[in-house]
Amino acid sequence: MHVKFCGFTQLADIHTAVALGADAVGLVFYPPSPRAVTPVQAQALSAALPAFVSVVALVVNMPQEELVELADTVTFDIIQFHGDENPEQCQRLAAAVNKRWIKALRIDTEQDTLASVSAQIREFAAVGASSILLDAYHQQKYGGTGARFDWSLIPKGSALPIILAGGLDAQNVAATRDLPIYGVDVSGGIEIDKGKKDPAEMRAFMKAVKRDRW
Ligand SMILES: O=C(O)c1ccccc1N[C@@H]1O[C@H](COP(=O)(O)O)[C@@H](O)[C@H]1O
Repeated sequence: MHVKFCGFTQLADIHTAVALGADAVGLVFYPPSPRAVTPVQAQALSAALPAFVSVVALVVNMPQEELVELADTVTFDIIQFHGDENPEQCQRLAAAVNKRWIKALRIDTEQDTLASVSAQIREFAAVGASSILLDAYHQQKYGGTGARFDWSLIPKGSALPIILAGGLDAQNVAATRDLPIYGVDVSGGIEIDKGKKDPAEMRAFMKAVKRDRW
């Protein structure tokens, strides 16, 4: 089980995530988010990371010129497209900066079906996504909502490795044990305040994942 902690703004929290064995840390480049960082802040956080911990740049409908500028300023490993980007846009944007990428699909429990989720995953697999992230749909927000979707909509035999996000925390992550997923992603569930992580919650989350999945 792979673990990504997302929405960092502070160096001390990055150090804690590394010490706890997080596989990836996410930085949010979406100004309306309370967890957004500037490229200069992000580079200070990224530079503090050792080898084997990936930096994920979370973007929402970011224009290509801005993404190219971001990649010139900040050292990151992978892009997480968390907006309305379609498969061709993701492919073009990622190619412009020569990065691997994840697409976040926001699952609407009322509207989506196993077939519709699988079909979307196949479309992103066909244009080179490295993984798919499944988060809960919200009418007003792109992510970081703390909401869960119906996990029975996670397909088995997916065309891409699945990272589960949306409303996870140390108390409920054990319930993901039998799901067909490759990793978990958490932001709000390990926070004291937006963008300020809680070391005790990060530790409890990792402990729960390791206890149940290793
Ligand atoms: O964190 C944000 O503010 C955010 C803003 C816009 C798009 C995505 C965002 N966060 C990502 O949403 C999922 C779920 O977060 P949570 O655990 O439910 O708080 C996760 O990938 C966040 O990084």
